[in-house]
Amino acid sequence: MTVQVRDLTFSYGREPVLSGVDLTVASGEFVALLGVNGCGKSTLLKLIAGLLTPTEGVVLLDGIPLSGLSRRQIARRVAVLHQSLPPVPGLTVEQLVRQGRYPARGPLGMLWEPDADHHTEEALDLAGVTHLAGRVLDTLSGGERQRVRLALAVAQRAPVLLLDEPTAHLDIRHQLEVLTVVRELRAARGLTVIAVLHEIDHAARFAERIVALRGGRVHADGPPDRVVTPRLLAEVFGVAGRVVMDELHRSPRCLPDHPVATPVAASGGA
Ligand SMILES: Nc1ncnc2c1ncn2[C@@H]1O[C@H](COP(=O)(O)OP(=O)(O)OP(=O)(O)O)[C@@H](O)[C@H]1O
Repeated sequence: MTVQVRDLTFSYGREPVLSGVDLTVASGEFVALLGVNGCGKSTLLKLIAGLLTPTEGVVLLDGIPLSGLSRRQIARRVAVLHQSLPPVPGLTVEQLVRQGRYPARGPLGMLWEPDADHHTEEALDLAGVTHLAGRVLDTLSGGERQRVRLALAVAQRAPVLLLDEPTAHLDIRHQLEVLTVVRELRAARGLTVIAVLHEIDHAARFAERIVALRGGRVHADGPPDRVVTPRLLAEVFGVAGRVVMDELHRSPRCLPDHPVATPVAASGGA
């Protein structure tokens, strides 16, 4: 499913967080969104998921504006891995992940779904949390909760997968596992993936395209070996550093050195 963002502007208050953002992500593409804290990455994902309404501009899924789709229709098309889990006391991992199937069921979620067990088990397995199925959410570690968030998003089986910092709280092994699962899912199911990542090396290795935001706009957009440069480190992150090629994975790797300037977090000073 193709995601198109056209001339998108959004403000929470007076100052726009995003202004005039244009972005087209083709069906089956894996795009990493980069940028400094507070530059609007999560906001952009929320706008694509229809959780926020643009001040100006439009988001289209396969050419259909989000405004023409119901909440359930959007949820069948777009799954989101959020930065947090819903605070429902006493809820177990399995109960939560089963809820990921909600958009696939009938009106009010009342209709029986024959494959619900299979899809729930598959999502738990893919995210590596089958052993946590009976655990209550509040008792999980940060990394365990993170993988449950992935299971919840995967269970939805939507053609567009939006991931907001999917590797936060994870040790290095689990970071690689999660990104590998996402890459494999994308290949197996033809998913369109947009992931906010802070680890530039991971973005360069796992995504086929990098979009860097700065000042509320798209500052750089292209394949990792073209976008990840010392100039990007300086202009987007305010860091002096080198970039070398990892020949094994054929992807650029950053060697950040020191801060050089304060990068621009929101619009108005780009
Ligand atoms: N609900 C809200 N109300 C008001 N301002 C908000 C709200 N949510 C986010 N903001 C502000 O909008 C800006 C963009 O926030 P956003 O969460 O999209 O940034 P981000 O790039 O995802 O940041 P991070 O890398 O720190 O997660 C920030 O300045 C933030 O403080």
